[in-house]
Amino acid sequence: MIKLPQPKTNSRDLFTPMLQAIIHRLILGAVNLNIFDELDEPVTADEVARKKGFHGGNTEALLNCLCAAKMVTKKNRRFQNSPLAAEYLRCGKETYLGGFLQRSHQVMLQYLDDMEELVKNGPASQPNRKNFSEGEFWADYAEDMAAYAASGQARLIAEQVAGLPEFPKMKKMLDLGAGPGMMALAITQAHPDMKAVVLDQPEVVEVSAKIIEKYEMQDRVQTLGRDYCQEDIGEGYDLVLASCTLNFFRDRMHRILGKIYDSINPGGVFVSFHDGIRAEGTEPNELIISMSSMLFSGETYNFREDELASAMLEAGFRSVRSRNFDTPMGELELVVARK
Ligand SMILES: C[S@@+](CC[C@H](N)C(=O)[O-])C[C@H]1O[C@@H](n2cnc3c(N)ncnc32)[C@H](O)[C@@H]1O
Repeated sequence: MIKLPQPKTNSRDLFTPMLQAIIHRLILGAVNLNIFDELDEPVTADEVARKKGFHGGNTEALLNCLCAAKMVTKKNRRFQNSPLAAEYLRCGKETYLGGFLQRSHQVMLQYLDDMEELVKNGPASQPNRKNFSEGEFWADYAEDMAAYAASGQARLIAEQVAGLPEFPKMKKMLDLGAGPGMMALAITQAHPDMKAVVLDQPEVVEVSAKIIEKYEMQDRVQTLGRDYCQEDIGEGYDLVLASCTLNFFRDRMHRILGKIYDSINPGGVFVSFHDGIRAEGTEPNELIISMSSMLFSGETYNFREDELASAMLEAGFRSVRSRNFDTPMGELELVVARK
């Protein structure tokens, strides 16, 4: 008799990721079909299919799968959004993440179909690089970034900033590469009278201005349409915040940090939140996995551990502290530099 093998590890760990990939695809399909917009109240699959002009049997199949994935509930043949779907997948909600998921899918999975070729042969000699300085690209993205920030990120960042000992005495802040400006909004809302400048490219701040108006914060938050690599960024700030933006300009950090340093009042603070790769390129897990497609393409826009902190010290900041910080999409590095 030859004994059957006795595995020491659990093969379930190979199948769970496959199921997660399928769940992601089901959610994305339902977002693309605007299914969650039909499920505010309990409805049958037939009612959804009739209203949308879809195939009845397959609409029910999708809804059953979404129920198994805990995105919807089912009772007496009627389906309804789960609390998670009602909060984040219902179009029109401030926290609607459908658009953000669609874009993230596009960016994060874009080169994975060619992965084997890319590993064998390396990136294309002339990669089809996105120019991350393109104002139009970011302006188009701004509403989706605002929804992601509104779904938790802005509050998390504001809590970190409000915890700084200097916070109560701050009067004026700059949100550099602010996108929709949600971080500046959350931070000024956490302070009784701080004023904020939301700086981004001219096309982007057109969107930010509308968002600032929506939250009725025009008296304390103003926009500045500038290219921070080329143009003046203002002065007299007690706080400069850069969230997920400086990583696109690793090749010219010295100049940009010099400009930021000059714009800050003595005793002021510069805070950066960004992706920071560590552990020899293997951590943080979520970042490395979500960026894998970009890594194969040869496009990397991530700081290495302590890269920015060292550059800040070189730029003249007197003390620099960095730590890791958890967000819904994984860990970010938070660096606080004092002038
Ligand atoms: C990933 S988004 C981050 C937005 C926002 N800070 C956040 O955390 O949600 C990067 C932002 O940097 C802005 N940006 C990139 N290059 C810029 C430049 N040279 N001048 C001004 N803004 C720039 C982009 O327009 C975009 O809005």
